[in-house]
Amino acid sequence: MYLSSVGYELHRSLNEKVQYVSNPINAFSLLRRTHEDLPKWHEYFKEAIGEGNQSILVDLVKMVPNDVDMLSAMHGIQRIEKIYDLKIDDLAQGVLQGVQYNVQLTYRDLIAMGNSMYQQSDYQTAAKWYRIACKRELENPEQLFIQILGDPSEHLHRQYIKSLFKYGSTTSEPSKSIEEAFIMVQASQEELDNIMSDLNEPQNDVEVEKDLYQVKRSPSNCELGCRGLYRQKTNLVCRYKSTANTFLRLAPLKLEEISLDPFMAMYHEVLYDSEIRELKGQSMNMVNGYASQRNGTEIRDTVVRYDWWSNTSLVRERINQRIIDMTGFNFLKDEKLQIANYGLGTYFQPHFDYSSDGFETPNITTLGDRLASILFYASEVPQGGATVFPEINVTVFPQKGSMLYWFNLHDDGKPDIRSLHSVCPVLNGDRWTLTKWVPMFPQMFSFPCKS
Ligand SMILES: O=C(O)CCC(=O)C(=O)O
Ligand SMILES: [Fe+2]
Repeated sequence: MYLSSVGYELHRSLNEKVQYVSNPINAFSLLRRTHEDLPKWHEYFKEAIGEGNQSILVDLVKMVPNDVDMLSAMHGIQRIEKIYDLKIDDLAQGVLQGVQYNVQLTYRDLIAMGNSMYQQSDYQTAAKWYRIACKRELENPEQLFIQILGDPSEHLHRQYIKSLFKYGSTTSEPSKSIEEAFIMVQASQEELDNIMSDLNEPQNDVEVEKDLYQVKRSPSNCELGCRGLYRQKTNLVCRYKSTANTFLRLAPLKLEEISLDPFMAMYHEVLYDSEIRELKGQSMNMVNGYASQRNGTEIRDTVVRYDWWSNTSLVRERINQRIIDMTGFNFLKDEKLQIANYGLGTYFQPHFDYSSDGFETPNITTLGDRLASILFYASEVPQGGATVFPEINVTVFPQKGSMLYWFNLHDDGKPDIRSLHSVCPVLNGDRWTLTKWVPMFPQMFSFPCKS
């Protein structure tokens, strides 16, 4: 009954499971349920039927996502809401950029998001989440689960009122509203119910909604890129590339120009499904990559999961050889590649791939800095997940099997700041990539300085 109340079907194939968690609403809801609700169900059953009779649940409870996982998921939802400018009402109903999915966030999911925003002192956004939770409460009081999961209703009402006042105090007279808020949230249950029924009056609710959504932040250039709002470049062509070497003469490749200055291009249909299956098979020990890697003190948002494909394999060597044939770059064909996977709301903040950006220290003493980056898209991403170059207003949406490459350095080896790039959060999908960085020194003779 519980699972059907949250729309969960038990019997799914692996593909269906991946598809299920590719939707951020499902992924978040599942994570929150297992983090917050499952231990409560465990307690309930322990009392009702005794611990010995529920070994499956005991094992499950040991594996529930921890606080950090929960925080990452909340940040993921927060990020997609902000970067894609999604209306929280839509997000709660399962609408992502105009696409309606057959899922919605639950009452308790909405409260968890409100609480998270409140803790971050973003009272405007907190009030938006709480407002929708209050509406949901009126539609579906969830009486059935209150005994087991607790009744958050009073907490929700007090938090909603506090957020509204605290937000109000930032837009109008500061101190008065805050004092009023504190008096109101300490009100008796009866007074609280009166305030709530006032707030829930349709005409008042419309006013509140207008108020909450009236102040908007202007989007950063990167955010515009993520939303696909840069002006299309018009002087670019798609062509078959067949002249550079014997390989290309025999097997011309579809090349799409992405930018002429600096030069960036994308090859299509150059990574095959069988290779993608193999690369996913190599990704059993993925580790978290974090935002703000250089600052150990702040909360480290998980941005990506990655692993190095370092096992020698025929497929890896074939891909390495293909890169050499396609690009003319020089490197050893048995070099490792990086496999990355971006799930719920994960992203990569704007950065440069060259070493002075300091994200990672490539082996620059022997091989030189990262001259170019080669990125294979190993999955379709139905929504979001673009690679954005905000300095040159270029957005590239992933296309499964395609390879994008760009230069990070000028001909003379100096950093080219136009190579600044970021990965937009995945809105809906499971984003896989395979990356190779091209070191500079081995290219000395194939890519000599022009001057
Ligand atoms: O996945 C992408 O689109 C880019 C990844 C990236 O920038 C990196 O790994 O350095
Ligand atoms: Fe990068």
